[in-house]
Amino acid sequence: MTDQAGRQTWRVDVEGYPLDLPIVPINPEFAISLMMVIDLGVTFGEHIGKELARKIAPLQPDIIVGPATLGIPVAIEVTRALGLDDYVVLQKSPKLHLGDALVQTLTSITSKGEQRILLDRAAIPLIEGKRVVVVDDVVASGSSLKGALDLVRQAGGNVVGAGVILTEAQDWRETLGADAETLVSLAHIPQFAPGADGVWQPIPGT
Ligand SMILES: O=P(O)(O)OC[C@H]1O[C@H](OP(=O)(O)OP(=O)(O)O)[C@H](O)[C@@H]1O
Repeated sequence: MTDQAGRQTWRVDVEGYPLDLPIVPINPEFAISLMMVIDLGVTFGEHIGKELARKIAPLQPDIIVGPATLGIPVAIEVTRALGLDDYVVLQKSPKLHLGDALVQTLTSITSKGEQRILLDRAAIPLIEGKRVVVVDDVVASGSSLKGALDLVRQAGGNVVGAGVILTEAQDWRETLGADAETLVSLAHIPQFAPGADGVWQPIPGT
């Protein structure tokens, strides 16, 4: 199948909500399927919030933490579905008030180069000594989620789990180590290599 831009797509069933994700080349030999959660509307947001909340509720979190950018709508929807109010965003842009923020560095699969994630010191009381679940849209290499988990622990949070809409391939298992055991997700996507006919094919084992 192709989308309106003529890109080959990959169908994934997100707990009963089918999505056709465009396959986007990273280089001529390797491609990923891309889910832009901010382009999928409020019905999808409500759906993933409810479904992740159902899996996260038994962990009895006090607070949900989400890394910018695409982890923000996930954190908001999961917080709403759990009946909580506050949530914490880990920022990526170095805003003026974040001069003395807690910091971790990371490299994600989709964004080029090294990034920093920052926790505003004013948000530490929402995390310190609290049961924390970190959520994001996708985990692939696991670098972003690991950075977020490290930052929460640096702030004194008791990480009781993590949740993503999609797991992508398997690299995140090694990166996250023991935290991979407590990760909940709604669906899985493989990564892609070109077939003989030039059509992208899922890489076996991803
Ligand atoms: O497991 P990883 O290899 O780290 O990849 C997953 C991360 O990549 C994307 O974020 P990105 O860095 O593109 O930033 P964005 O959310 O600001 O788009 C996505 O939102 C995850 O946070």
